[in-house]
Amino acid sequence: MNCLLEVSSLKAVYLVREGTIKATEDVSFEIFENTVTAIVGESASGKSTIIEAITRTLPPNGRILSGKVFYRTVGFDLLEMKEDELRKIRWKKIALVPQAAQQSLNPTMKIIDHFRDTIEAHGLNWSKDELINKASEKIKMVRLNPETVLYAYPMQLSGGMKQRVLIALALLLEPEILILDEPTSALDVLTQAHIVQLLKELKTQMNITLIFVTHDIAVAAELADNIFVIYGGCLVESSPTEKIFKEPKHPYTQGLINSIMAINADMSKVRAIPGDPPSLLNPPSGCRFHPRCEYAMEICKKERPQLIKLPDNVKVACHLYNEGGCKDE
Ligand SMILES: Nc1ncnc2c1ncn2[C@@H]1O[C@H](COP(=O)(O)OP(=O)(O)OP(=O)(O)O)[C@@H](O)[C@H]1O
Repeated sequence: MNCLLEVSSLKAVYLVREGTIKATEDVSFEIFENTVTAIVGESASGKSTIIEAITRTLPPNGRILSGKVFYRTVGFDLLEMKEDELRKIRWKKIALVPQAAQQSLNPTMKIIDHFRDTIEAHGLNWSKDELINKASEKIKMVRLNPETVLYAYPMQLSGGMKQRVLIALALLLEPEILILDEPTSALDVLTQAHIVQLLKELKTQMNITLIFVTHDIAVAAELADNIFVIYGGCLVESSPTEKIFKEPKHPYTQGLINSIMAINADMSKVRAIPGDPPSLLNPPSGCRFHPRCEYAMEICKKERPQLIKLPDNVKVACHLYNEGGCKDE
């Protein structure tokens, strides 16, 4: 399998009056062609920051302090590219549906006008017919009826329909990579299931690589080939989906997986992770999870664990798996 995107040592922060929020610390991962990757973690763990840093769409107070995002198709580090070069890649090669993007649909514009705006923003000179044909094709792809949806205003569509429209818009220029930030949040359970089903269909029908952010590990289980677990701005585990559910390695991943057992299994086995997520303004020293970890050792307070390779394409950042660690398997 070809590696499409190689992210190494990505560090991003936000500058606020109180200091610096260390939102993403030394994050490294690879994305392989035609795979679906879920980035999971609790709220405020840094998931969106990773996506916004790699697409260079951080808000004005965000800063990328270090790292590389090597995109093999163009053979460049996206973080080094000039803004006008990057603009050629966005949407055409890498499309992003940001979190809460539904609010970005202009209430005074029909859906077809949003499609027109997108092509104009990319300097494309499509005829009216070409635009309607391509927009209709994409709207059909997301299982909506172009005859009604293209001429509707956003307020005439349900939340689930708007989310589909945003996915159709992102697909308009046939990107190689589609990134979705929380594509199912703020939707009711049934609509969430429909969006997950739609993304599954897109994965099989199109030659596309999907990356999505979710705080819901059950959604990740349903859709992803690979799961990246983020805790306190750090990537703590990356693993093929099946493997992570059978044998979660990092104590935090184990806690996350235990927390969804509540829905479908023996309640006596459910154990919430004690304590609260860390403040990223003043994160704990060493491993950011150590204050909540039942296996924490002295070294965990002092040294941040590096991501190490284990068999079966699993990677974990935990001192228990380093030499001298003693985690019972
Ligand atoms: N523009 C900003 N200015 C200051 N701090 C920010 C900004 N955006 C995010 N943060 C902070 O950075 C940290 C990581 O936020 P981020 O949105 O990346 O997390 P997340 O895991 O995507 O959370 P959620 O699931 O709630 O969207 C949090 O502490 C958050 O409060």
